[in-house]
Amino acid sequence: AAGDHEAYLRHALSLAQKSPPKPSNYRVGAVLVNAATNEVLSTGYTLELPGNTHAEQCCFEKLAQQHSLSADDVLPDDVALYTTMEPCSFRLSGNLPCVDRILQIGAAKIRTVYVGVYEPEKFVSDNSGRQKLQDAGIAYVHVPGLEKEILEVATAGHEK
Ligand SMILES: Nc1nc(=O)c(N)c(NC[C@H](O)[C@H](O)[C@H](O)COP(=O)(O)O)[nH]1
Ligand SMILES: [Zn+2]
Repeated sequence: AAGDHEAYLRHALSLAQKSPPKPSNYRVGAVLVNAATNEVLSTGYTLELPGNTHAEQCCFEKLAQQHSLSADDVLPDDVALYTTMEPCSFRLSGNLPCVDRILQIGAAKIRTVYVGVYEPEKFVSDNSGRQKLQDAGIAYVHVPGLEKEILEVATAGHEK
């Protein structure tokens, strides 16, 4: 139900607030949910794991670490990814974008991606993630209402 979507995004936003502010990225939170049971499978926030890690990336890596398997071996077949900011399609650092990580896991597992905001133009001006995910058969849903709060948290490390 729509109310649940906002609740999961608010959970993700509370995770984003744990991220150490940096001028070169956004503070993002993400939650992986078993859409059939509403069970939270994994959570993540930007820089949670060592290295220059993204929130979505941390969700997957934590899951894989817990089971010493790859995320796609562990996930059930009806997963929803909630992320406060849409998954990146390109990273200025050159690291693997999260859209590609989602595509590696595949549409048979991750059925829907729910995003709180689209990526602002600051670092990457034309995030192509939505198109790539939809082309792969993954539903992409913008959940409105939290934009202001999400962007305030996301850009806390940026010069004012
Ligand atoms: N969805 C999302 N989750 C994150 O956890 C995060 N930090 C970003 N940020 C997107 C932005 O485009 C990249 O942070 C910059 O392109 C710099 O790239 P790096 O992060 O240094 O690889 N986007
Ligand atoms: Zn990313």
